[in-house]
Amino acid sequence: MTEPFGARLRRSMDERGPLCVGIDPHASLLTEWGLNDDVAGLERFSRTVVEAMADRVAVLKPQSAFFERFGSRGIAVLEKTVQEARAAGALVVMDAKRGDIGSTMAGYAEAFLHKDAPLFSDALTVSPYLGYGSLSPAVALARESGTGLFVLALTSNPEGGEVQHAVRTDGRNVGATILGHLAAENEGETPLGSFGAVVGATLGDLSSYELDINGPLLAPGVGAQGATPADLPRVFGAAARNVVPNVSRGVLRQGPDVGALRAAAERFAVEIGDALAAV
Ligand SMILES: O=C(O)c1cc(=O)[nH]c(=O)n1[C@@H]1O[C@H](COP(=O)(O)O)[C@@H](O)[C@H]1O
Repeated sequence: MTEPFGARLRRSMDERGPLCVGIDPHASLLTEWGLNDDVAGLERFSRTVVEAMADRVAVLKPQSAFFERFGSRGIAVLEKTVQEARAAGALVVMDAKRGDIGSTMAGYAEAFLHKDAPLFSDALTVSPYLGYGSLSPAVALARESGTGLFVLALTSNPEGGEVQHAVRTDGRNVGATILGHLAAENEGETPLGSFGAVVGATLGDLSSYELDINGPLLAPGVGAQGATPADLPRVFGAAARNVVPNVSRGVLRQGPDVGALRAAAERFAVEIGDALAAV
């Protein structure tokens, strides 16, 4: 049986540090790198990030939208990117933020989490806003295939609060409810459950939330969105030991030179390590 995602992630974080670098081929970044905004540019960009990062960071997170933009040829590049990154030792979190009614969610889960799928990834970002229970086919397949999910709980963007901070009739807000579902999913798992939450590093003090879900916390927002590694202990408290901070543009803007990309990731990794040492 495949080792569960949570166990594989814990080991990789311990060996390589917790940094996740995003593969976000924005049109503007392709231009900054001197590439054309076309499939060849997309391929060169993604290859370069994989070459620079996959043998050293714990997690790479390709942002599907920037590949889908080019249709089937973009998806072909995404397939290769995922496969090459995994072959070089990184765990791949596919950032496709899928969410649908249960019967269709099963299809999305097959597309990314079935071991024979061309886009098979170690984990997938999903949206619980059709109801957490709508994700159950993805939870079931992830358990079977040793993969994981990152469920949007408290997102890094300022608009997220209108949904996620909404208070339910039981007095709990929506984001806290999602965290509660994930804690239940991960109960008893060692060393770490496979069902993570997305919690923005930009959100300030989250001490009113139960962030200890016995699963990973993907924390986007470091770098371009204004959060810094030094914010992590303040935002996450003791749960910071399970945080996987994501940096996309903050690293990618240093390309296309492989050495410069590595140096930028290393700077973030060192700052993150220093910030989390005290937790
Ligand atoms: O699920 C995500 O990864 C995600 C959730 C969230 O709340 N906020 C967020 O920024 N992200 C993603 O994380 C990446 C952040 O990129 P940068 O702002 O360039 O570092 C993008 O790919 C976003 O889509």
